[in-house]
Amino acid sequence: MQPALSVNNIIKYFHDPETIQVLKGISFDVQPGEFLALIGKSGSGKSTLLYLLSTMDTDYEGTIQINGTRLTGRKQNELARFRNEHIGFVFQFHYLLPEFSVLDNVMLPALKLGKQPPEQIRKKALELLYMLDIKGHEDKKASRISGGQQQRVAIARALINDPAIIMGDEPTGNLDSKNTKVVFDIFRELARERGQTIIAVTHDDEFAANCNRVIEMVDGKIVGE
Ligand SMILES: Nc1ncnc2c1ncn2[C@@H]1O[C@H](COP(=O)(O)OP(=O)(O)OP(=O)(O)O)[C@@H](O)[C@H]1O
Repeated sequence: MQPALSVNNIIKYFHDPETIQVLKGISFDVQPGEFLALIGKSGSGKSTLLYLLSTMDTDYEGTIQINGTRLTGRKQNELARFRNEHIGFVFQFHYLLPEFSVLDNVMLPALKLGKQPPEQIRKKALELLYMLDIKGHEDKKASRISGGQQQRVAIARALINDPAIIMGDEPTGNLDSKNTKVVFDIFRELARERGQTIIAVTHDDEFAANCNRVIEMVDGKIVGE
């Protein structure tokens, strides 16, 4: 089976104020449908790695492939399109557009991609919102729903283009334990039922313990699974 993600010997430096090597030769593959937690102490390089995997930062050595497509060395506009089509992002803070409706927030990435007519996108966005239990709130402004609901709307937005990979940077970091479990269960179901690949940076030991794979980083290296 072709890996959903293939990372080969990633090395990353920051040069400000002095040069530090933050990632020191990171290699691993992730298979379709895996639900992977990336753990490690503060400063170990987790967010830096996720940012590279997300294709947002292109200043590194080594190679990154997603679904067989080599992303290293591509132009920014190609990467932006690839991201929108193949990667879904869920962050600690939802970054919804507060003045836009819940439904519009979910529809926007698909409207931008422009592969389907708006009516079809609307139908799909509503299906996702219902799946994530946000029925009845779709016409409200995103700022007028609860934190747990906002995070589920952010997940719906991440799913609208059927991404092969969903990347989360502390996706439950801002949620109480009840909503953390809700979000965890959604991710697990996406991995199990739809074969979507989930990679989540987390500080939550219980969250990590329940994933089907855990990678631990120490000082820019993978030390264990
Ligand atoms: N833009 C930057 N410029 C310089 N150094 C940076 C930059 N971003 C991160 N670093 C440094 O790189 C190292 C790794 O940071 P990173 O944010 O990846 O760690 P992390 O494991 O995600 O930490 P946390 O769990 O606290 O989020 C740290 O020493 C940090 O200070």
